Amino acid sequence: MLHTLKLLLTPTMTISRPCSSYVSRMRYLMKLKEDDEVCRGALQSGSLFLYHKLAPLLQKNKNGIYQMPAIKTSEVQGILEKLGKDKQLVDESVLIGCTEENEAQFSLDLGEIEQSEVEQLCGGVFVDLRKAFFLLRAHEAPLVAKGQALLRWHQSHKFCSATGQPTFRNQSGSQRVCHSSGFTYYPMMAPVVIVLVSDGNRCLLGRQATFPPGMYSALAGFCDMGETVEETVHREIAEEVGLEVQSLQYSGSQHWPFPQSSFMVACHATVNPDKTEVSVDKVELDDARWFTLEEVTEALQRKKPPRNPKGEPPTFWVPPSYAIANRLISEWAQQQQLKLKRS
Ligand SMILES: NC(=O)C1=CN([C@@H]2O[C@H](COP(=O)(O)OP(=O)(O)OC[C@H]3O[C@@H](n4cnc5c(N)ncnc54)[C@H](O)[C@@H]3O)[C@@H](O)[C@H]2O)C=CC1
Ligand SMILES: [Mg+2]
Repeated sequence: MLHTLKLLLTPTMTISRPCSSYVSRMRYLMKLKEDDEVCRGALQSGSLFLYHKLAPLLQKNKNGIYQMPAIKTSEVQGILEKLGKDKQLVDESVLIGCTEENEAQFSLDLGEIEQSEVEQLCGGVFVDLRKAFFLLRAHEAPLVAKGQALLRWHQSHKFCSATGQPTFRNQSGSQRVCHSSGFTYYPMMAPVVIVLVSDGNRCLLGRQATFPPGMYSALAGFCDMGETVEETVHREIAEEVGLEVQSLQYSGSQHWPFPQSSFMVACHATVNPDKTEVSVDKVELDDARWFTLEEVTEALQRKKPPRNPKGEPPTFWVPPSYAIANRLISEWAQQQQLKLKRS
C-alpha cells in the first residue's frame, strides 16, 4: 500500500512561478524564523492580518467581495495610538508568510481591545472563522486558517507543561522556550485521515450527531500514536462502519482549524463489492450509508445548506468546497462519470 503514497506532488502542488523566486522567499522566511532582529525589522516594514478573540477581520470591497485586509504595521501602530494603547502590541504578532515581493505578513489578535472601536478604525468586521471561510475566496481561506491556528497555539501554550513556568516566544512565533526546563515547544497539529470509501458504484458517507441536519461527509479519524496513515485508514473504517479496506490511494491534504489544528490526509479507499454491509458505531456516528452517483451529483450542486420545510426529512448535502471532504467527493463523482462515459 505504501506505493500509493508516492503521489505526494499532485498537480495542484506544482509551483508555477520561477523556481528562484520561490526558493528565495522560502529562504527569507527561514531567516525570519531564525533571526529575531531580522524578523523585528521585517515586522516594521511588513503588514498584519488582524483578529479579535481569534475571529478574523474582513472587509467588503466595492464589488461586494469579502477580503482579509493586510494592513501595514505602521498603520496598525497608528490605530493603537489613537485608541490609547501601546503600539508595542504589534510585537505579539506571529509570522505567517510573505508576499512575492518578500514583504513579511503577520497575524495579530487584538482581543484585549474593544471590538467595535477597532472595527470602526479599520473599516471592517471581525467574523467567526467558520463564517469567514464561506465569505472568503478559496485561495484566502488557508492563510486565514493558518493565522488563527498559530495565534490560538500561542494563547494556549504560555506555560511549560513540565515545570509550570512561563514559556517565551521568539519574534516570529515559530517556537516557545521554557528557560527552566530548557524545553522548546513548536506549534502542533493532530494528524487525521479522511477517507472516501467506494464499492465501485457507490460511495460511503457518514454523519456525526453534531453535523447540521442532512449533511453527510467522508469518514475521518485521528491517527493513534505510532500508526501509519494506512493503518489509521484501515482501523477507522473497521471501527466506524465495520468494513475492511482493500486498496487505498492518496488524494491530498489540508490544514483544518476546527476545533483545534488538524492535519487532514485525504485518501480514496475501496472495499470488496460483495462485502458492503455497514455496521455503524453509534458512539461515533449518527448514521453512515451508501450513496449513488446521482444522489452525490445533486448534493454537490447545492452551494448552501438547504432550507428544509418543517416536518420534512432533511435534504442530503455535503461539506462546502473549502473542506477537503468536498474535494474527495467531487473526485469520486468525476471518476464515476468518466467510467460511465467509457462504458
Ligand atoms: N476538512 C474536512 O473536510 C473534514 C474535517 N473533519 C475533521 O476531522 C477531525 C476528526 O474526525 P472525527 O471523526 O471527529 O475523529 P475520530 O473518529 O477519531 O473521533 C473523535 C474522537 O477521537 C478521540 N481523539 C483522539 N485523538 C484526538 C485528538 N488529537 N483530538 C481530538 N480528539 C481525539 C476523541 O475521543 C474524539 O472524541 C474532526 O476534528 C473534524 O473537524 C471531519 C470531516 C471533514
Ligand atoms: Mg470519525
